[in-house]
Amino acid sequence: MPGEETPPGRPMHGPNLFPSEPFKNVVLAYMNAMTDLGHRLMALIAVSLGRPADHFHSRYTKDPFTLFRVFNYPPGDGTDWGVGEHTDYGLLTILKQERSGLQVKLQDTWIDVPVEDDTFVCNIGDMLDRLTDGHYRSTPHRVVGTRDSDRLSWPFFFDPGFDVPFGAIGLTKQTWDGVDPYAFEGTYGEWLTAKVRKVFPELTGTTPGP
Ligand SMILES: O=C(O)CCC(=O)C(=O)O
Ligand SMILES: [Fe+2]
Repeated sequence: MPGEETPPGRPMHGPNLFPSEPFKNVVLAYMNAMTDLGHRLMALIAVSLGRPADHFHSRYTKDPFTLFRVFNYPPGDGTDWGVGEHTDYGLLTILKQERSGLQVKLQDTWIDVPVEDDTFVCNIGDMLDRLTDGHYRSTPHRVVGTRDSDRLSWPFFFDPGFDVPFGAIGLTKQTWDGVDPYAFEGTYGEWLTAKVRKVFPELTGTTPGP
């Protein structure tokens, strides 16, 4: 949108380029519904850990950072990766998937995530793992390449506020990429930017770190 730019120091906060209506309204309504669901799931997770329902809301998700993606994986010869092994960065990923392809790693075994009507898959992110001392684990997952047709998926990321600070908690966790979410100190935005920079350097206007 002319005249609107990403505020300095706040990557991923720029204006969105929506296609024509009614797409924009549908997407915004979906994002609102997913944000409500994210708040409700976080309240249930707090209660499941013996905390008050507003435990995460009052500290981390009053103004959540949310991101919605629509992925189309084109068909290949079945040997390509859709997405390589990773864990998600924040709290919750609420995922709608059209067909199979997503796998999660349990110990050293990759398991196909079933596709069921009227359900969402919910992945736990690194920061929820950290905030629950590992009671909720951020599970490595990946997407295998499809062969005969496209695969659409709609991940909605519900994460801590961009400016929410995290202090060190004196624990460590080994991860798939060697970056330890338990040892990180800084804001959620700094954590997210560093992770995203490795995959999309052009989004953050910087070159990838080590
Ligand atoms: O497309 C999918 O099913 C999952 C995508 C994913 O893991 C991600 O966007 O973090
Ligand atoms: Fe993911």
